[in-house]
Amino acid sequence: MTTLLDKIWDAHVVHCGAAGSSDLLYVDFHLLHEGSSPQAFEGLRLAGRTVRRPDLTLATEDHVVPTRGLLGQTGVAVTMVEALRRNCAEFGIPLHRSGTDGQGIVHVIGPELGITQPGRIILCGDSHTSTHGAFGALAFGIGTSQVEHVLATQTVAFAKPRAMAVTLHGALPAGVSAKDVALAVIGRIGTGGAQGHVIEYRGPAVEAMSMESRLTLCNMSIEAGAKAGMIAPDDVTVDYLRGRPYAPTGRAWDDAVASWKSLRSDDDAEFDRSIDIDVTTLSPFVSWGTNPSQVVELSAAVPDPADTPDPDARRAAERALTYMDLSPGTPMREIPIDVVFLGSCTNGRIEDLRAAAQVLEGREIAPGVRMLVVPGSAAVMRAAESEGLDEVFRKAGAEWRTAGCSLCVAMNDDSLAAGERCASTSNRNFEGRQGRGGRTHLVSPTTAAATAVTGRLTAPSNLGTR
Ligand SMILES: CC(C)[C@H](C(=O)O)[C@@H](O)C(=O)O
Ligand code: SF4
Repeated sequence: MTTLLDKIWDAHVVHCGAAGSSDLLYVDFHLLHEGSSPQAFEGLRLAGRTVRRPDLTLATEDHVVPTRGLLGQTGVAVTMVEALRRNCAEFGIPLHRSGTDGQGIVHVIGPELGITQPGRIILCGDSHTSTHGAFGALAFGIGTSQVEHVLATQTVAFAKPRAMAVTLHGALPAGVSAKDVALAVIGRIGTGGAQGHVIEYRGPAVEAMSMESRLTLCNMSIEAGAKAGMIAPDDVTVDYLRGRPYAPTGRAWDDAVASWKSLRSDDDAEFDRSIDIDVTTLSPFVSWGTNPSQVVELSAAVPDPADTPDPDARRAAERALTYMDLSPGTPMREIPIDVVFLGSCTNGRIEDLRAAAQVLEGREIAPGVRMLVVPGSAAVMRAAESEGLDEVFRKAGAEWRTAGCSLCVAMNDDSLAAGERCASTSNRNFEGRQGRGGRTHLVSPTTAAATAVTGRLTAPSNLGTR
């Protein structure tokens, strides 16, 4: 009768609040980055508190770090990174510094290190913490005052969200990825479609996905307004975790696997909301507007706001088209692109790089197009280099960078110039997200690669022979 959400929730309640109010939950792991933690540490210091469980806390440098060369000597980025370094040293928190082996985007290194495990509650002062739910963890983003609370107590006060099932039926057609599915789901339910809910993705298409694709899917849950996304653990999850640095070993591993296997919604579990999607008919998706629900299939044209019955949605669409400098009826495939970004916590893992490299192998990117390839972590970078993917990207004319959030968010050296148009594998296409006046089209890694080749929004199936 219970959902996966119920099971994880119930196992973590330290103090049960009154109906409708918050419960106090135990937190299994707390991740930090330089972008959202400085005030929290300041709060601790002012109150004379320490960090309750530094051993269940880990920090990394990702948002502001340069992806070309080392951190400079001055500037906002240096101030932020130095603050994190001081805070971690003072409070005894392990830190994965930029330029070291374990560094990377917080949502990429958590899984890689084996910190992200089924059944855990994992928090981070970052909205895309939903990513970690791919392992059957309950993982959500928290605000700065909650970061301080977790640091001090290893607990969080939170009102239980409702449960929503998104069931993906059928098998994904060739050339359609988890990113396309995520965009299709958000396009269907809207940016507020899952508000107040935790989405559980289930069904044959989810079971067939690799761990990396599941991470992409859960990553985007927040863009549909969900608190978190999750997927019940199975053999794919267990195989991924085996042997990772933070994964249990020996007897403890066997016990963990046995308990993970019980972590699934009961067959008769009741969800507050359910939607079903048949993925067999999906094709690559791309965003045309300034929020992640403003998407169409790449084979379609820019929609006409006049066709939108709801007046608010119509005005939003008109405004988006003005910002994006697009006219209704223009085929998406005719839209020219200046920049291509392959990376981020959505699509900066090795599987994403492999898929894009396969498209680029033996091809060159179009003259005038700038393509940045930014691995999600130092480990992804090393893996890609050992497979020769960096060479494929360089040969095609792309820039091969070091790990970080990079062009996903204009908080570092990488940004779009005003008016530049970018095909981006990241998760947000808000106004100014990639730089003031910059225009973002959200796409999958293979669409990004094919777009770099033609200089227009393109799926690999539209490319000629090499
Ligand atoms: C800077 C950070 C707090 C922010 C987030 O919460 O998600 C960022 O990662 C983002 O993707 O917009
Ligand atoms: S890669 Fe982008 S979405 Fe992910 S944590 Fe960094 S800024 Fe946020």
